[in-house]
Amino acid sequence: MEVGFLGLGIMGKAMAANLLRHGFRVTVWNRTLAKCQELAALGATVGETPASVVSKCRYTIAMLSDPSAALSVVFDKDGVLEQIGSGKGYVDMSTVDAATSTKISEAVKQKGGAFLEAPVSGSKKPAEDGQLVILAAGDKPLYDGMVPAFDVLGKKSFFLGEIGNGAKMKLVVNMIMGSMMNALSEGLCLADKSGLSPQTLLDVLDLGAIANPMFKLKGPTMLQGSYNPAFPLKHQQKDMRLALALGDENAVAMPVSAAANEAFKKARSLGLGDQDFSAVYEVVKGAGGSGSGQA
Ligand SMILES: NC(=O)C1=CN([C@@H]2O[C@H](COP(=O)(O)OP(=O)(O)OC[C@H]3O[C@@H](n4cnc5c(N)ncnc54)[C@H](OP(=O)(O)O)[C@@H]3O)[C@@H](O)[C@H]2O)C=CC1
Ligand SMILES: O=CCCC(=O)O
Repeated sequence: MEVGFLGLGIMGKAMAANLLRHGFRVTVWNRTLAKCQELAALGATVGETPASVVSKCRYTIAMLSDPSAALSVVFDKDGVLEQIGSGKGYVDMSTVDAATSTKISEAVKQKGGAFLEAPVSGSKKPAEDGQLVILAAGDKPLYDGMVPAFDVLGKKSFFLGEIGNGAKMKLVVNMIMGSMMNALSEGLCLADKSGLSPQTLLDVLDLGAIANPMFKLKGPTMLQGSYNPAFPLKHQQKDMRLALALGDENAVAMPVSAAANEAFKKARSLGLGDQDFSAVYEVVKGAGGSGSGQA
C-alpha cells in the first residue's frame, strides 16, 4: 500500500517510519524540508509540496501541530485541495477542533475526495511501537481502506461516526490528561513541602486505584527536572484551550480544566512550550522556567 505523509514532527516522523518498517511505500513532505532526509534514508520518497504528495498517492495522512497548520496545508498554495479528487482519501490525524475538521472535510468532499479525521491517543513511544489508539470519524469507506495502515500505527481503532466526533473525543481525553498532570504536580509539591518523599508518593500511587501509565512514566522524570519533549507543552495547552471551547459550546462547567489551562499558559509564558507537558510541574513548584519566549 502506498501512502503520503504530511508533517514529520515528533509523531509524524515516528508514524511514517513505522509504516516504512512494515513495507508501506511512503511519500513524505514536511514544511521544513530538511526533516524529510531521515525518512528518505529509511526508504521514503520525498514530495516537494502537499499537492505533489496527494497527486502521487491514493491515501494521504497528515500529522500537524494545530488547527492553523492543518488548514494551511489544505487550503494554501500547493496545498492538498489542489490535487484531491475522486478516488483519493485525505486522513488528518492531527489534534484539532471539530470546526477545523468540518471545514477541511467539506472542502475535500466538494472536490470529490474522501476525508477522515483520525486523531490519536498515545505519545512518541506508542507511535514508534505502533501502539496508538486511533479515534476516527467521517468517511466510512475511507476508514475501511485505511485499516491496514491503522493496524500498523495503532493497537486499536475506533470509528466514531460523523465528522467532529473523533476531534471531540480526542479533546475530552486530553482535557482529562492535562488536569491529571496538574493534580500529579500539586501532589508531588505537597508531598515534598509537607516533609514526605515524592518518590515514595509515586510508589504509593502506583500500587493503588489511581495507578496509571502516565504517572508511572512521567513521575520519575519530573522529579529529575527532565522534560525532554514527547508531548510538547504548547500542544497540551492548545488541547486544553480547544476542550474548554467545546465546554463553552455545550454549557459544561469545567473549573478544574480551566485552572489546569492557566498553569499550562503560565508555563508557555515562561518559555516552557517546547518542553514536555510535564514541565507544568515547574510552574506548580513556583520555580518558573529559564527562558522567556512565547512558544
Ligand atoms: N507528541 C505527542 O505526544 C502527541 C501529539 N499529538 C498531536 O499530533 C500533532 C503533532 O504533534 P507533534 O508531532 O508532537 O508536534 P511537533 O511540534 O513535533 O510537529 C508539528 C508538525 O507540524 C508542522 N507544522 C507546524 N506548523 C505548520 C504550518 N503552518 N504549515 C505546515 N506544517 C506545519 C511542523 O513542521 P516543521 O517541522 O516545519 O515545524 C511539524 O511537522 C499535534 O496536533 C499534537 O497535538 C497527538 C498525540 C500525541
Ligand atoms: O495528544 C497527546 C497525547 C499523549 C498521550 O496520550 O500520551
